[in-house]
Amino acid sequence: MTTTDSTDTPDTAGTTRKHTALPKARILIEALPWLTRHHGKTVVIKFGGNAMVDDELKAAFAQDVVFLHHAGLRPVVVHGGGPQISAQLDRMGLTSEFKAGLRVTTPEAMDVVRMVLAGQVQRELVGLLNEHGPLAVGMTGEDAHTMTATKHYAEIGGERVDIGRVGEITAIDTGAVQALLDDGRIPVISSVARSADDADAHGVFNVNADTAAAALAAALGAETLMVLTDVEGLYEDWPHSDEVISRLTASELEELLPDLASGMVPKMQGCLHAVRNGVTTARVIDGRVQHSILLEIFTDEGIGTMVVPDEAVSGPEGKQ
Ligand SMILES: Nc1ncnc2c1ncn2[C@@H]1O[C@H](COP(=O)(O)OP(=O)(O)O)[C@@H](O)[C@H]1O
Ligand SMILES: CC(=O)N[C@@H](CCC(=O)OP(=O)(O)O)C(=O)O
Repeated sequence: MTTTDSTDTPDTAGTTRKHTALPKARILIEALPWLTRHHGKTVVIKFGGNAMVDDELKAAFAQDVVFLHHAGLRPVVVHGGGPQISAQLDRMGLTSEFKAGLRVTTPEAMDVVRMVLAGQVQRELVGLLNEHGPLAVGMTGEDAHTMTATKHYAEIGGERVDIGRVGEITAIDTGAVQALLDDGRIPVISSVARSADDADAHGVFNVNADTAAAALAAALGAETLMVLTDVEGLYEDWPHSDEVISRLTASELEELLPDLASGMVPKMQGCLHAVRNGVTTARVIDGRVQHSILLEIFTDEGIGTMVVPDEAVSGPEGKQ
């Protein structure tokens, strides 16, 4: 007999199937307590411009966010796009200057920031998410007064420095985001805020995307703030060592903050703000690792750096 139907070779086929199926089943079972724990909870995911490395990663990001949605969580995406803004400014013959980690934003640069974030990066992410169904809705912080800001001055060497149209968030109205979540949608938000000043009624501000995501996570009462970037997490002695700090309390982070540099400053300040204002955990994870969001949320180990409130208690298997 030449047929290879498995009913003819029950032992061999059965054993092989058992061997390949068991690890997969274990992964699903490992996810069970985490699925239970996170069900119905809001998670704000910040996708940094430096983590948007290639099309495959961006597609995997979209799959992860849609997975969270179908697993019963309420994901909200806040995206960056620093490198994409710098590239566009460069193409237009304009320079990019950063002070204290923030872009010096002239009125001309502000137009480019808004165009790239809302018209390019956000559109691409919305498109990728909507390949999985009519889920994602893009908006900026200007929409429905979601984010209101006043002018932010950088503190450099004890001096107050004017860095143009950079905003400091003064108010968040979560109404539109909550309505979208209640309607089963995934909000995708660009970090541009409206001006609080009546005399500047049509004015907009450029807000660092880490800061915007943290402020929104706190205002939404999110369970988790997850910041995807281009490093494994917070390195203990950057740039001399790549030892990642896996867990920090808010007080421990507060002590570390004055020693931090560049892009990590708004990220870790944001994490601290989030956990001090009701968010259960803030995590910085490596966005260059495919499916890092799923690994962080649904497996026992977790990856990256996790910041917890001082009074935090551990979750299943010690992870939060
Ligand atoms: N202690 C630290 N640990 C890890 N990265 C650090 C640290 N201090 C500064 N950095 C820098 O911060 C960068 C991440 O911030 P940023 O470039 O703003 O990324 P994103 O676009 O994801 O917001 C890292 O690539 C690294 O160069
Ligand atoms: C004020 C300020 O610096 N705004 C940022 C906004 C984008 C951002 O934060 O993008 P990443 O998350 O990719 O860094 C900027 O203009 O680059």
